[in-house]
Amino acid sequence: MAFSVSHQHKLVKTSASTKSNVCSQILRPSACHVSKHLQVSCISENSPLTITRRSSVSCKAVTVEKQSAQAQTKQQNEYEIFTLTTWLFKLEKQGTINNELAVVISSIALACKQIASLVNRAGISNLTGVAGAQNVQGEDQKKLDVVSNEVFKNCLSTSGRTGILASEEEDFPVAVDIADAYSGNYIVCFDPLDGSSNIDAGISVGSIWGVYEPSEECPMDAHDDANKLMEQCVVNVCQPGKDLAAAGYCLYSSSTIMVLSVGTGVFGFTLDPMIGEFVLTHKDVKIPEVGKIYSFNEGNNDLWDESVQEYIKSLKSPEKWDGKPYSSRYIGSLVGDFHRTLLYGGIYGYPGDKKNKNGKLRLLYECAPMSYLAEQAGGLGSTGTTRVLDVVPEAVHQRVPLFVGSKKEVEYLESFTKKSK
Ligand SMILES: O=P(O)(O)OC[C@H]1O[C@](O)(COP(=O)(O)O)[C@@H](O)[C@@H]1O
Repeated sequence: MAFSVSHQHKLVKTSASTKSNVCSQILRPSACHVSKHLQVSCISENSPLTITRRSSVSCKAVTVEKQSAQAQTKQQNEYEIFTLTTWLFKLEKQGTINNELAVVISSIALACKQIASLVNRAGISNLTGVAGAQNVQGEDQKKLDVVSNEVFKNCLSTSGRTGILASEEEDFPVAVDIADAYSGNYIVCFDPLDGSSNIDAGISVGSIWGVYEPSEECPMDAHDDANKLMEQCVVNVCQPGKDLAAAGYCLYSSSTIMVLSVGTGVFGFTLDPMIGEFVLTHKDVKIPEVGKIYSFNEGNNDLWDESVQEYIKSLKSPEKWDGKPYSSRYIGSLVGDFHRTLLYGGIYGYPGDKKNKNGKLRLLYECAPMSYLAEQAGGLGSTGTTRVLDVVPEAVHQRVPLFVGSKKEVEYLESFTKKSK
């Protein structure tokens, strides 16, 4: 017996060949064997057609209503996007973070969006070249170093959730007007524009940041005199990386990607220029345990400690690696080199050397945030002898050697550097 559905929703007898058509129109393709045991009922012209199972036939009964609901949800899903804001809200609802931290991270995202457009248009808006001043590290500040620093400070201080800001471009930590801060008092350490030596060549650069809770040992007291206040700021800023409440970076490259962690794994959000929102693109990133890519500025090789030279030499010996030595990749921008290492595996290193025993990179706003992310992704961050996150800073702009990346690669490096100590 065969069926067809007419506009009047009543069943009429038809030829065998249309049997399957009828089924597929009404029922899902996978349930395409229909038997005479189906019951078709419809209450009125406007009510949906319902086909119910008369007995144990293989096809699942579905209501047209359900279908349209499914279609609706599918359409909704298609347009539903998971943004950084949605992610923060979800974490807040779960109690993983509090509203204050969510607001601080949102204000950092706002700063990064602004810097992304400034970097993109640097050549057009005469923002390439030097600013004509040096920062506390004795580096010639790029115009975009100065502008990015202002952007970060503005976004963070106007968030109403920060108490102290420590920047690569500021000699001393900046106390946000704590008297009027009505909640939060988070401490943010940041490198507003890392790898800025690459700016004028249009090569990838980034911003790096770490957020700390206020130190219980040294509460900030707005009534103290300026010197006392500065002391309190420095003490509050100089916290070990293991106490980070959140850390991240934003890569300004072929796309703008914000990668961060609040202690529940590493997530990446790509800026969609069409809607100006960071959209979730990298969920719970895990750094590969091994990776045959090393990222060192080998130009300094002869200045390095012998143990590091031995280590680099071992990576290049084909015999040691079944005829396939490690590949060398070095952009000269920590954010770019770290981002590749996070996704592909391998190791990034900036060792100390005969000139600078502790290398070039700053603990608070470069090494600690990157090591925090590496550990959250299953990797490691080492000074060669110590876990970076255990190092207690003695000064705001303190430098430490950095070796960060895949767990097995950093352990292999340490097998050389720990031996020589
Ligand atoms: O040119 P070098 O000595 O290899 O140093 C490059 C490293 O220095 C940095 O540019 C330091 O950062 P800044 O640009 O913030 O000073 C890193 O991004 C990069 O990995």
